[in-house]
Amino acid sequence: MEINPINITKDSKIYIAGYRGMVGSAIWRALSKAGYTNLVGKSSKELDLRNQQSVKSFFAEEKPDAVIDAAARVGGILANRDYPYQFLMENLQIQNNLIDEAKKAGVEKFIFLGSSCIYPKLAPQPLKEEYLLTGPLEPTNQWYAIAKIAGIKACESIREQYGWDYVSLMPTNLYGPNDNFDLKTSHVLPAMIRKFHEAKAAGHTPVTLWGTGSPLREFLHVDDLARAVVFALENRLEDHLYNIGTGTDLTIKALAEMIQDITQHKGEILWDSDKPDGTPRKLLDVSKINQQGWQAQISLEEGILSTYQWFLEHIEELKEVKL
Ligand SMILES: NC(=O)C1=CN([C@@H]2O[C@H](COP(=O)(O)OP(=O)(O)OC[C@H]3O[C@@H](n4cnc5c(N)ncnc54)[C@H](OP(=O)(O)O)[C@@H]3O)[C@@H](O)[C@H]2O)C=CC1
Ligand SMILES: C[C@H]1O[C@H](OP(=O)(O)OP(=O)(O)OC[C@H]2O[C@@H](n3cnc4c(=O)[nH]c(N)nc43)[C@H](O)[C@@H]2O)[C@@H](O)[C@@H](O)C1=O
Repeated sequence: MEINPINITKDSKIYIAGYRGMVGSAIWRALSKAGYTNLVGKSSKELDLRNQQSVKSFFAEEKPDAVIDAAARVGGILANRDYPYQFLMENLQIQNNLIDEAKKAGVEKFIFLGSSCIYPKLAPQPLKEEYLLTGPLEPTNQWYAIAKIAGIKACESIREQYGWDYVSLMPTNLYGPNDNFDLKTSHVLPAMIRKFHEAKAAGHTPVTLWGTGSPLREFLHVDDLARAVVFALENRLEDHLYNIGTGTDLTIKALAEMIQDITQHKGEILWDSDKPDGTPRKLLDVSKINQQGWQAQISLEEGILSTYQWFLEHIEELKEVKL
């Protein structure tokens, strides 16, 4: 289907759903830096995206030229495992309201954010976009993954049927400023920064990490992802689905040693094998987006160093995700 050209200019009205989150705030920063002057954001208190009527009224009032969906119920492996209802239902409600009301309001440019967990648990590595729906999902985050897959298909249906530029970006594990450092609900990288930092401050006490340390994960700095979103906003990508990552991964154990070194913690690392490892590996094949013209730029070492610096500067006001 030929995709209609959408002319996005610097004064186009761009709605960033979830603009206060780690990803949404990075996208807001990147768009502001690129000279966009008409950005719209609403907190979840101002606009609960689970409420279809509120979302309908928002679109009737704001009439954005483009929507970037960075709003979701997000969390690490334990939060996903322990709150299946919230991770499935809230994410379905949020994205379905945004996608459906944007379509009804005639918004012809929509960027949906999924995640690398949409791919089958044991798919060949690195993961290509065409491996979607070719096998069973990882049990711990199947709820979130099913919601994300539904979002991908909703955007694809509008692209196919109406020729509108609805595109889905699948980022790998993200980290950076404004991340969630709450130890119960966070992802591994911010959890390690906080655990090693606090253990060092307590006299280099042992740090207990989850699982065996043997799974492999890929990590992309959120500012690199934000550049990919701006790229997708300003270009009409050929396809509806793109992996966004660095194309390299490391073991959780190697990540721990890297963060232990950066935080200068000198104590022991203990592994709690009662906690789940999750997917053994989910390395993304990023050749499709690379061919379109986007490439990750921030190295893991440099990204962790700057994120640790941000953590130290914001340690008092760290946000906690209440589920
Ligand atoms: N973090 C990661 O490793 C990865 C994240 N992603 C995706 O990126 C996107 C953002 O993730 P991230 O920034 O990490 O998450 P955060 O938790 O940092 O931000 C999520 C945002 O969603 C908003 N939100 C949640 N529920 C509602 C609601 N009911 N109504 C309105 N707004 C709501 C929150 O708004 P408020 O702050 O106002 O409450 C918050 O700003 C998600 O789609 C996620 O799936 C994809 C891959 C990896
Ligand atoms: C982005 C991605 O993120 C999630 O999937 P995940 O990558 O498995 O999540 P994670 O970052 O929490 O764990 C990665 C690995 O790290 C190990 N690990 C060690 N010690 C800690 C620790 O202290 N905290 C956490 N959270 N993990 C730890 C942990 O046991 C696991 O082996 C889902 O949201 C999924 O839906 C998704 O989209």
